[in-house]
Order: sequence, then C-alpha cells, then structure tokens
Amino acid sequence: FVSRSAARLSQLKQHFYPSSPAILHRRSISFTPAANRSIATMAYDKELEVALLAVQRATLLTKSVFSSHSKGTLTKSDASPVTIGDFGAQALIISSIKHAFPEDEVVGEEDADDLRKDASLRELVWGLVQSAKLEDSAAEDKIGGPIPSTDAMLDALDQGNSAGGRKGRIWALDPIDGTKGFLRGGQYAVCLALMVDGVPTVGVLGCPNLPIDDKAPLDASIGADADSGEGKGVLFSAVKGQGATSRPLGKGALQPSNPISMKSISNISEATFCESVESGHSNHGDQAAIASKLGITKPSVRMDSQAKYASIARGAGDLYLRLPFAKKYEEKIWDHAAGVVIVQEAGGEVTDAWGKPLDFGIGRTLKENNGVVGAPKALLPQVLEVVKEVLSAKE
Ligand SMILES: Nc1ncnc2c1ncn2[C@@H]1O[C@H](COP(=O)(O)OS(=O)(=O)O)[C@@H](OP(=O)(O)O)[C@H]1O
Ligand SMILES: [Mg+2]
Ligand SMILES: [Mg+2]
Ligand SMILES: [Mg+2]
Repeated sequence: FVSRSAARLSQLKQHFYPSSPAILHRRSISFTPAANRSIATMAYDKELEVALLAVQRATLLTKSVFSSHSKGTLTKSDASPVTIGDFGAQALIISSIKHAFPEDEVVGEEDADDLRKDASLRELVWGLVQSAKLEDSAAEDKIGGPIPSTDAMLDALDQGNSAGGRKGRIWALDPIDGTKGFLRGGQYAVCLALMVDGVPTVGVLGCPNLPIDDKAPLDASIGADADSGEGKGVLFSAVKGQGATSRPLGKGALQPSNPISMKSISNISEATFCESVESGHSNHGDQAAIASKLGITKPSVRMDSQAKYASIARGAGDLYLRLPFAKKYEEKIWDHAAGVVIVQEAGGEVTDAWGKPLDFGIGRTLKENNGVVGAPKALLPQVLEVVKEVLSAKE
C-alpha cells in the first residue's frame, strides 16, 4: 500500500509539474499543508491576543475604580495595600485565561480570602467585574464574556495559586503592579506573562497613565499625578523571537500596534535611569552612586511599577535599576516576567545585580536572584561592572 501511494504521488507530481525539477521541488511544499500553516500563523498568536484583550478589559476596570469614590483599600499581612481594583482585575484576567486555555496554570498575586470573609467588599468587586465589558462583542467573546456569578469570580481569583515551576505553561499575573502608585494617581501597570518551561515567552503590560506617544520625553512628572486624561493609556506586548510593540489602550477591539525598541546611546553617561518611587523597594542611595560612577548627570526618573520596563523598552529611558536593601527580599515573578520579555524583545537584557540571569522557573519568587538591572544589551556589561563595584564595597 505504501509503495502504491508513493507511486500515485509521483504520478500526480508528474502530471501537475512535468518539466523543471526546481519547480517540482518548490511546489512540492504544497503537499505539506502543516508547513504552510506554520507560515500563515505566528507562534503564540492566540496567547498574545487573549492576553492583550484580557489586560485591556482589566485595565479599564482599574480605571473605573480610580475615578470612583471608594477604592476599597485593605492592608495585607506584609503591610502593602490591595484594592477592589486588584481583586477585580485578577478575577477577570484569570477567567479570560481559563476560558481560552483551561489547562494552563496561573501564579497570581492576590487571592479571594478577604472577599470570602467580607460580603460588602465582595459585592463591590462583583459590581465592578460585571460592568467591565469590552465594547466589541467579538473581542469580549474571545475572552469568555462576563463572569457568570460571584462564586465563579471567587474561584477565578483563587486559581492564581499555582506554585510556579520549570515545566509547561504557567502565567504570571500582577493585576495592579504599583498599587501605591495607583492610589496616588501615578504610574501603575496591569501585568501578564506566559512562561513556557520557566521562560517568559509572551508579555503584556497595560499602562493607563503612560503617554501613548512612544517618543514622548520622560520627565519627573511622569511618576506623580499622572492623570489618565487625553493622550494616555498604552498596551505593550512582546512574544519571544517576534519583537515588542505598543498600541493605544482602547475600549473594544485591539488598536493597531507599532514596533518599539530601546534607544541606541553611544555613551552611557547620556543614559536616563528609572527607579522605584518607594524608597523601601529599591536602594536609591546605591542607585545614585552607580549613576554617578557611570558619569550619568540626568536625574533619575522615579515611577511605580513595570511602567519602568515599558519606558526603557520604548526608548523613553535607558536603564532599570532595582538594587536590593536586604538579601532576604525575594522579588516576585509577577513583578518582572512581562516587563523582562518586552525589554528583551526591544533589544535589551535584564539580569540580577550580580549579572545572573533571572530564574523564573523555581516558584513564585526569584529566590536565586538578588536585585534587578535592565539595559540595552550592548551596555549591560558596563553597567553590571559598576553595580558589582558598588555592592562589593558594602560587603
Ligand atoms: N521590600 C521590597 N523590595 C522590593 N520590592 C518590593 C518590596 N515590597 C514590595 N515590593 C514590590 O514592589 C512592587 C511595586 O513595584 P515598584 O517597586 O517597581 O514600584 S514602586 O516602588 O511602587 O515605585 C510591588 O508590587 P505591587 O504589590 O503589585 O504594587 C511589590 O511586589
Ligand atoms: Mg501588591
Ligand atoms: Mg507588583
Ligand atoms: Mg500588585
């Protein structure tokens, strides 16, 4: 039977392409439809679309919380704030992921414990979740439409409980990164990344308070009182091997995207570096010492959240410095995964303060790393040399 089929195939080829062997070879590709399919569809295109729409819908929810009277703020056991915006955004995004990819796991920052205990808080979040809807029904359908009930909302929130790991597909989700920035009207980001075998592979950041214009200069006012008015609101994204993009944050179907890349600076002394607003989250003193050793004279740009990664990826800033205070603080994977793949795909690299690659495959935290440094690929060795000098001098 096999040799008969082979003979029949050869007859067919002869019939359709009797003359040139070159043409025969080229056209024979059409006998392998699987190969053609992989040319037509890019890897992870469904994951990217679902992540973009899910982050867009959740970002709209957070904006609605910001403009409402009460943000339902609670203080968590580590003394950090969480709001009804964080809970609502996490529930919506996990329900979108589980609709499209039911087998995938999620490492999410929040859980439903507080909402299960407090009926009025639960009702507030449920109201938000119900009214967060994309204005395009096809887009809304792709992320599963509305969450059907409060129980489904609580279950979705609790499905962010993956332990993480090095095998398979795991999403890292920070429903509001920079909650303090969110509360004070500064920068914050809705952050989602798909990790495949422990490697951030698809990343999306929703930054409602960053300027749409990739060329807009970064100034000190970016971190404070960045009202979400006209000309603001961006979705950044990247897929490993496919580059990074930005697009305006819309309310329905996805807007067209633009490619982004890091700025090429020839001399490190011209760099602008971005750091946290909160002085408890990174060591402003060490960062100033590093900048000065690099000959940097421009003041740092302080802003909350992964908006810093987005800003260096689009060339508005150049360096991300997050020097640790204490070796014992373990950075959370959801605070970095999306930003890291976006920076890498824009021509940058991110390591820890000692130059070690960030290891996203060992659980919910980057426990084998200490501090974070991001820079254009060509400049990273020079930056790391100075970072190590400053850190070693303290040991
Ligand atoms: N001690 C310490 N060291 C380092 N990082 C910490 C620390 N405490 C908290 N966090 C995490 O910081 C996240 C906020 O992001 P940034 O630090 O980049 O922004 S900023 O400090 O608010 O300016 C913040 O994320 P969200 O909780 O999502 O806002 C925290 O996960
Ligand atoms: Mg938090
Ligand atoms: Mg965070
Ligand atoms: Mg958060």
